[in-house]
Amino acid sequence: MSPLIEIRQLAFAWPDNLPVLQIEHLQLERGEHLFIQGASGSGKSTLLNVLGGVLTGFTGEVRVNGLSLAQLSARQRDRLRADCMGVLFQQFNLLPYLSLEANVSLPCVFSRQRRAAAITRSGSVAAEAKRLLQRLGLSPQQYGKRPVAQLSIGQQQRVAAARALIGSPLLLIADEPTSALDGHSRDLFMQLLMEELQQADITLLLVSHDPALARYFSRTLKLEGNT
Ligand SMILES: Nc1ncnc2c1ncn2[C@@H]1O[C@H](COP(=O)(O)OP(=O)(O)OP(=O)(O)O)[C@@H](O)[C@H]1O
Repeated sequence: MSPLIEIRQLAFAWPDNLPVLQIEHLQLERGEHLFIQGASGSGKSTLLNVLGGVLTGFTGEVRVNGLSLAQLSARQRDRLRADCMGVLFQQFNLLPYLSLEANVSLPCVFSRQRRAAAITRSGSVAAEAKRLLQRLGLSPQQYGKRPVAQLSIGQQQRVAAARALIGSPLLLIADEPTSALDGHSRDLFMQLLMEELQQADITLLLVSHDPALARYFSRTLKLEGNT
């Protein structure tokens, strides 16, 4: 089986600039968790955007689940992202006019593969959305009728995490997912996230400035940028 992520001689530069990202070799197997650190501007978000298939124009080889990103069309990259990747960002991007459950279920609207995985796990997409919300500490009975805008930041973050995890994507890409949480909520959130990732064998790439998160990871990548 090919590694989930394989990078060789990767370099990315914005036009007329020095490379902001250079990685000679990086390999991650299915289920591995990588903590990505580095000063502001060192290329952390750039790396996530390259791996997410959002940013093209790099040199070198980047493979996700055996597929070479440079050889995929924009449409194929969109499909790979919808089927195989959950994303969790600092801004949660929840849709305020949808219920919690509908927000969590969204990836299953765009991916047949994730819809099938959710149904296999819980019998229906709605049941899997409820299971994940409950797992992350949100009871649909308690919060189900409340518009997402009325949830606390920590609660919104957990809805966003449930949405990223539904349909067991192969890869979770997380950019500063705990920056809005206090220390206690951060630790609770990380423990729940890690348990769910382990159960579904999901690979994690997580960027954060918070060194306290390092203890949840066995591997760390430190980016240096072009300094
Ligand atoms: N659209 C763009 N055009 C030109 N340069 C850019 C663009 N986006 C980012 N950069 C530059 O690329 C470099 C890397 O940016 P990136 O966002 O990857 O850093 P980062 O490590 O994620 O930073 P932070 O921790 O502050 O979020 C920075 O020097 C940034 O100014």
